[in-house]
Amino acid sequence: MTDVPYSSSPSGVPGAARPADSGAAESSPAAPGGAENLSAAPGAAADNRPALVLRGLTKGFNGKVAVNSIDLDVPSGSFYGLVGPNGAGKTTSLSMATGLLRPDAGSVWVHGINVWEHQLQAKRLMGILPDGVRLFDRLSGEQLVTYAGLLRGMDRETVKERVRDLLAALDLVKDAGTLVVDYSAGMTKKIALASALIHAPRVLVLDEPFESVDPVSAANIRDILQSYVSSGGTVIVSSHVMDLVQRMCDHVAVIAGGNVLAAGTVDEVRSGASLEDRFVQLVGGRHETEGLAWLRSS
Ligand SMILES: Nc1ncnc2c1ncn2[C@@H]1O[C@H](COP(=O)(O)OP(=O)(O)OP(=O)(O)O)[C@@H](O)[C@H]1O
Repeated sequence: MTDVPYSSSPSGVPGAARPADSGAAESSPAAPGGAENLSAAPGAAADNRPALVLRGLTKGFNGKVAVNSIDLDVPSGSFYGLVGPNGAGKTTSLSMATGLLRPDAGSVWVHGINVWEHQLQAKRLMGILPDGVRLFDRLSGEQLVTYAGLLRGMDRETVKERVRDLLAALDLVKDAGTLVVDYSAGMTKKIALASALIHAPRVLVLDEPFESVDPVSAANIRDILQSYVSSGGTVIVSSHVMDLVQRMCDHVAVIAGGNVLAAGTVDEVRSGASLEDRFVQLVGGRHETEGLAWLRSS
């Protein structure tokens, strides 16, 4: 149940200009059946389309429901946080929303394009940092990001320039020639992020982008994402760090047990409390620790 009334109006959200070279799919005619599909998308008014719309998204594993018919509207130009306890269904939801995991039921639209009916067009609009997906780790960091750009159909010269810029922005220049298999967890996260950014997508979906990343790199990544959002891009991040989400995001959804418990602007959801306190209140699960008396040294 969503306990904060949520409007898909992007009020208070940074402007509508978009990152430089993205959006080809939206300006070109939709794939066969696409026009019909676009007009059917919830909130699909031409200039006011949410960046991402989930309706009735459902997934079960081995007879157990992981995501229970969730609805979500991510306004265009928003910095949207997705928070929830371990096993809440965040990764499963984001995987379905980005075309990586087929839903049992429900639909997803990215800027009005049905992700599962028009995968190529939809994926052109998205940059994805998935959780735990294997990279081509026998490539060097530089080769991996270059490959991601070429795979997106970009010309070699642009790819070269952007790879250089991204490696510098993410402090990976000196490790550019190192094989990804030899990267640390944080370096792997950063090179995967660079691969997600290279084609300047309209929507970035990042599963735990700050996990294992050192504080300086995390601050650099935050700057990159903030400036991306202020130029009109949309970022969706999942995170367990409430303080970070409260400072960085303008919208947030709390999910637990595969359900959306609250969604809206960060101020609406936290309703005067800190996001962390509100999260604990919504999700519950705090325990007394008497049972671990043996762990105390005295
Ligand atoms: N491939 C899978 N096979 C079986 N069960 C799965 C699979 N993927 C996820 N699940 C189950 O679905 C539920 C939701 O998992 P999910 O990874 O989406 O949670 P999460 O919110 O991302 O958790 P965390 O914060 O720990 O990363 C969990 O109960 C998990 O055990």
